[in-house]
Amino acid sequence: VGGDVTATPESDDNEYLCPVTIGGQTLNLDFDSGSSDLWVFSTSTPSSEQQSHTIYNPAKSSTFKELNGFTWQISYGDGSGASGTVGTDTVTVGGLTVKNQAVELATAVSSEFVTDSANNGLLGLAWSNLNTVEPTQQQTFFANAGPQLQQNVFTADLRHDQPGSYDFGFIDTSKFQGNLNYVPVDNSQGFWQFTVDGYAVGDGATGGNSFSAIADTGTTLLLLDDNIVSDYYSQISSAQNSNSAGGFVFDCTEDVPDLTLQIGDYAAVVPGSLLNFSQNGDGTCFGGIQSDGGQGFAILGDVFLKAQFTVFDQGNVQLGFAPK
Ligand SMILES: Cc1ccc(-c2noc([C@H]3C[C@@H](O)CN3)n2)cc1F
Repeated sequence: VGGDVTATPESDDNEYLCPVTIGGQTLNLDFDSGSSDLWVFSTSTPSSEQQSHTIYNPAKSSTFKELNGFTWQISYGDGSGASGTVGTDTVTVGGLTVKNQAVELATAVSSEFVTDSANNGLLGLAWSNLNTVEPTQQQTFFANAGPQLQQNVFTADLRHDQPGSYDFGFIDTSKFQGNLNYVPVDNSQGFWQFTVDGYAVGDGATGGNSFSAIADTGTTLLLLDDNIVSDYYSQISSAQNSNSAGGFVFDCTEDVPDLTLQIGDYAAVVPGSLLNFSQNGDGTCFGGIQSDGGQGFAILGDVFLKAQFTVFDQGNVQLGFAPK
């Protein structure tokens, strides 16, 4: 048994939304391999915050069950967050069904979610030890689905300005080139965390120290240590760190170099075309590489994942990468 679901990019590839059916009601959710709560806009969300969102109404689901007294509260890397109550329902993603899945109903959401009208909640795909439900932590959709999957994996094939896909339970070899390159994962912090052994800018030599990184489908950009960020942008003559733009920008006419991340024997190339992320409207462009804010590990978000077919292997606690 498996599932294949389309991942549709919002404008500027800011996030990728996938249809999820909960108790017979379909909402578009943001699949996030950097968190472990499945939460939705619902009839419990204040009407002033519901705005033009699609909401889940548990009263209309014959399979919804309240988990009385259970609560959740989550905050995301950008400072946004949400909180609420909990129940269970039947959840289907791309034909793969999990019964009695914890579904978290938002009773409060931060302004970033209120204004992001296409996003009706998140489906967490990190490890269940990151789930925020109290008093009893809940399992993710992927953890619950694991036993019924032919292969205990999900894969991400995210694309620039076009629909991609997530597959659950199988590896579609038509979606990548060559062989998969696997790296061990340290899931002790709940992330898909692994070691990057070095980096190269453009066609320069591979160097630098090894560093920890997480594969995070819910982060838009490629967030790296400040030293690597400075080294990269030293190769773009007009690059500057702009407070008003919120990060490194450069003239849109510039030739933007590739970045290669050495992961074991695998050289993961992120093409310059993906590293010229968006236009600021004044002739400058915003870089796809930005600072990780000094948090001690790199966040390989969608800018990286658009360049690699990625296997999130729950059974063997490893990640697999291949070029597309
Ligand atoms: C409005 C909004 C804000 C944040 C996020 C968001 N989703 O995943 C993540 C990253 C950061 C880390 O927290 C886990 N993965 N951030 C999504 C939103 F739609």
